[in-house]
Amino acid sequence: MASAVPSFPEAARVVYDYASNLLACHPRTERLALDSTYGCILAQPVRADRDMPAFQRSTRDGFAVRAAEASAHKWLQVAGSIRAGEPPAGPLPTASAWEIMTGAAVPEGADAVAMLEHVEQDGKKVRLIKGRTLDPGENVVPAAAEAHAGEELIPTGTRLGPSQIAAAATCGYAHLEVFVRPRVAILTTGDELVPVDTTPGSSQIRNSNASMLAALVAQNGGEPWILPAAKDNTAALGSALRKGIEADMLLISGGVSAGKFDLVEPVLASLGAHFHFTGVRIQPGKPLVFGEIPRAKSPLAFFGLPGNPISSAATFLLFGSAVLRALAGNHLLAPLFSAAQLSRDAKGKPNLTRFIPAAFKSDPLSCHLPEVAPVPWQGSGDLAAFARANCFIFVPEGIDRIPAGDIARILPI
Ligand SMILES: Nc1nc2c(c(=O)[nH]1)N[C@H]1C(S)=C(S)[C@@H](COP(=O)(O)OP(=O)(O)OC[C@H]3O[C@@H](n4cnc5c(N)ncnc54)[C@H](O)[C@@H]3O)O[C@H]1N2
Ligand code: MOO
Repeated sequence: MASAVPSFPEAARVVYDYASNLLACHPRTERLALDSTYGCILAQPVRADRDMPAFQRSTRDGFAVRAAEASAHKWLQVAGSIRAGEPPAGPLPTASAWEIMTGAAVPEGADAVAMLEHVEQDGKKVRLIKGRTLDPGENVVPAAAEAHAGEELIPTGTRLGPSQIAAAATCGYAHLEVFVRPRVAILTTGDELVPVDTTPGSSQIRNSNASMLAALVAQNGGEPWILPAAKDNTAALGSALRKGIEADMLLISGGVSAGKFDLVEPVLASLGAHFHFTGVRIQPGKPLVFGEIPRAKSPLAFFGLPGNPISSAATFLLFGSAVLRALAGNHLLAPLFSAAQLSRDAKGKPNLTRFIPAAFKSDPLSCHLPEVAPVPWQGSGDLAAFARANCFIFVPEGIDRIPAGDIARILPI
């Protein structure tokens, strides 16, 4: 690795290329009941089991007609009635209409559906009201217009959200083959750390990174494996790291900056680690370390995340999450940035790309972009500020300030 500290885009390229290569090594799969697959990554394509729709479907309650006849505003005889779920009716006689419900099969011979609200009725006759005309195809979805039988609807490697689960359900997939979640070891380091359920001494702190990173791992499709926190000495770190080597990925928090107890890098090096980079020109998160440890099976990717909680979260979201998603079989590797309008200035820093903790909110009654403002903070250890944040504002290197009113890119947390 060259000694120059890479910029954000340079480091991101290294990580995303690494992650893309990992996608080729297929993780293990398991078969799950459809209703247990939310958030899982598909390990098989989902295909339409029949034409979608399988029949010409009405999208409105009303009357199936011939558009040309209806548009002439003649009275049409109601020839029958069809509800959703009933077998296709028809054919539609000339100068006739067929009462139809939303989701029912349009009778053969009809080419449009007049909405109930757009017709006048006189006993068994209906007529399109004045000023209304109908085009062929209106309010009708032709058979197979959505997909043909056998067509791939969802590719392997897609994260299953509500819309994908609905599509799988409609195609009859009661079970799905999904990738087994990768196990991510989380090793926090620091003599000052005590467990969450204990009272810290006057200069101690509770270990918040373990819980935070576990949540981030779960959010990104991994199974967190929290190791006991390690003390800042070579022996303790070495034995903790040797435990973590069994995992599919390793996150270490703390001990990566310049202090004399920042021993993570030398201990990793003693295990034969190869470092892709040992710092990135970002703030927070500059001391981030990324590398791999050789193993008999496949190398173990690791991130040495800076101990400050906001730095740990930012670097995991920006870099670690891409490697985790690749290990999980998820084809969407890079984090999904969004956009929002700044309600306050966002300040840059010389020679660094900044990710400023911020809160974005949107007014459901407005059609404007969400508004975003940095949260006031005392630096990357300020968990009180972080609790008020739900995103990071992205200020690229070389930009001194993004003024209030401008659109900024944000990374939701
Ligand atoms: N002389 C320099 N000092 C520092 C530099 C530098 O370049 N030169 N970089 C600073 C930056 S930026 C960061 S970020 C931190 C990163 O430090 P480490 O990764 O070595 O982390 P620690 O020193 O162990 O801890 C930093 C900070 O975070 C707290 N911490 C650590 N682990 C946890 C945890 N599990 N839960 C909650 N909080 C944790 C720790 O108590 C420290 O306050 O270094 C700067 N210094
Ligand atoms: O840049 Mo460090 O990651 O702020 O505290």
